Amino acid sequence: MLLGCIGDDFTGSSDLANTLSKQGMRVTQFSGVPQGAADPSVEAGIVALKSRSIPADEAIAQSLKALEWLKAQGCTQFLFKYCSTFDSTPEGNIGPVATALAEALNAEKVVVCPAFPGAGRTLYQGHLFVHDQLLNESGMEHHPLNPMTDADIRRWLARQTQLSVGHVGYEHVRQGATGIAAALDQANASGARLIVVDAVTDTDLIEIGTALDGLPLITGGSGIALGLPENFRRRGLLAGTGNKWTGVAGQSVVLSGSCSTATRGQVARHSQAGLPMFEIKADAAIAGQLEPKHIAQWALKQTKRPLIYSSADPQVVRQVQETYGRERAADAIEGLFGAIARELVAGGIGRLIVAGGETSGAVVESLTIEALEIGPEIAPGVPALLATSRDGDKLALALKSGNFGGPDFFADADSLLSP
Ligand SMILES: Nc1ncnc2c1ncn2[C@@H]1O[C@H](COP(=O)(O)OP(=O)(O)OP(=O)(O)O)[C@@H](O)[C@H]1O
Ligand SMILES: O=C(O)[C@@H](O)C(=O)CO
Repeated sequence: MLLGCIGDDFTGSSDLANTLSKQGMRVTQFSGVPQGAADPSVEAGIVALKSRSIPADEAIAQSLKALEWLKAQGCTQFLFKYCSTFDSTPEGNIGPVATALAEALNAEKVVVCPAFPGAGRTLYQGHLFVHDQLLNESGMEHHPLNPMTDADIRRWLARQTQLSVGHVGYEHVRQGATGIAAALDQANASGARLIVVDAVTDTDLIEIGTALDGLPLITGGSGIALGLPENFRRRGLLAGTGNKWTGVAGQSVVLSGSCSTATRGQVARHSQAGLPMFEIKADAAIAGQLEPKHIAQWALKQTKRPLIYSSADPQVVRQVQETYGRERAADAIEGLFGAIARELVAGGIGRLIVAGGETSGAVVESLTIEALEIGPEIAPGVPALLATSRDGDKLALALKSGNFGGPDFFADADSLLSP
């Protein structure tokens, strides 16, 4: 294993897996820190954690454990993947985890770059944009778990870490790899250890990737990985075989716990198409009135792709959170989705499409999936995934980040996951 990655959620990890796989690396995504050693053919290993929205000290402990395992697999470079919308609160967890990893690796110049131009996330003058809107005006200011109320990533990060935060502006990035490397040195010479780097296009990210050759720690969205495989390829370290893929037959089900704008559009499209849908009401889930077995049985009886969803408008989510507390609501709904997924898999489904990072984490953990093979891209940032149980049963999955995918994502995913 060459490149060791730590993802702070499951959909984000598969987003990164997609980028690395498209750039020709053999990639495996692991659910949590594996017990044993990885298959020696894996070139980039991604340990997917569910550490985005847990207390910072727990996120640090899990990330350091993942780092130790990745080191033991032989990795020489490490990447901490977080969301391209920099999902975090003033307490963390991006700053605390990046700080702990930097200390553990004695990393002096640590790039911080959430940019993902393919999904409309660009970083300019230290400010993060979602398409043509500043992050804090993009809808992310209403996020149920981490409302993003400041687009200045330097300022937001500085609230989360003791390390000094620097910046490499676009005037250096546009000079290419050599200019970027010199600007990183300069920022570090002025005392900065976490260095926010502007990036507007994929070409910028490839140049940044070239400049990062040999640095122990990199942090960012999946875009920051675009230029990294080439550094290994140049040294003749990649086998060049990529990943293989076959879809899975049988029934498919969609689970959506995401309340993001894109997901709500996909839920609306599913409804317009007249496909079967079952709404999980937060109140009923929190009161323990919903029986996972019954909901799964309803889905298993459907002949067309059913959707089970708790996705709701921001004002509905706000009301639920004010009544019950954010964590209580999230735990109840995520727990329910996990339990439904177990019943569905026991019922023999072949394909499972999950919307939402936290929801996907809850589902994959509940299914005790250890490793996921990476298949072709369904939409920018979302690959097809394949899990194989100890008995050889296959489940094809799509784990979709809240704001990813076009309105027809559920249909697109289902057809790509099919044989
Ligand atoms: N109706 C609801 N009321 C309150 N909370 C909800 C409701 N539906 C879902 N949730 C919770 O909101 C959170 C949504 O987070 P999740 O990460 O799954 O989606 P997302 O934020 O859209 O996706 P991503 O993190 O990939 O951007 C989950 O913890 C989920 O349980
Ligand atoms: O970077 C992104 O936007 C996604 O991979 C993600 O992490 C959203 O949860």
